Amino acid sequence: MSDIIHIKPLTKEAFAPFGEVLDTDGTPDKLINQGLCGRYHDLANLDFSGADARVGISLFKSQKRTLPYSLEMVERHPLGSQAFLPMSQDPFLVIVCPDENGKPGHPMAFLTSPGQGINFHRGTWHGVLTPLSEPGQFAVIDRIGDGDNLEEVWFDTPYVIAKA
Ligand SMILES: NC(=O)N[C@@H](O)C(=O)O
Ligand code: NI
Repeated sequence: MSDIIHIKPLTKEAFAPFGEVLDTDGTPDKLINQGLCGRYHDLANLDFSGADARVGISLFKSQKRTLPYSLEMVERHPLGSQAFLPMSQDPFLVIVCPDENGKPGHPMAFLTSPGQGINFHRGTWHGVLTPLSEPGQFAVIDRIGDGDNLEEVWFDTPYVIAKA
């Protein structure tokens, strides 16, 4: 039986080694549209490589998961970053692992605050999109292009992801 991973609140600091947290906390970088709109500018490090690679926006509509959640697999995208931007105010689960010599280390689980999005850096080990509410609709910004941009590791024994 693998460890139980307790979910922590997502913070920019804790997530920094893995990617960026996107939110509209605090003062916007710029007021636009006659002062009626705050622009929170250039929040994520979008990074894509490989011939003919380009950035794309896709929509994901995912079934929700329930807690405790059985984490059977993590993946990474060696050729590009991947951003999950929720199209609702529902918090969702974000799971990452440090890299240990090309393999995923011990998983960490975070719960987003309402409206927060995330961007995984290229090569970050992560759990797949994991909504906890439906309709589980997200805008996903990631790499479109040829080449193998998906590496999966299936755990011999799933980890249990649970509320703290
Ligand atoms: N496969 C796919 O497009 N999505 C995954 O990369 C994911 O992280 O959900
Ligand atoms: Ni992914």
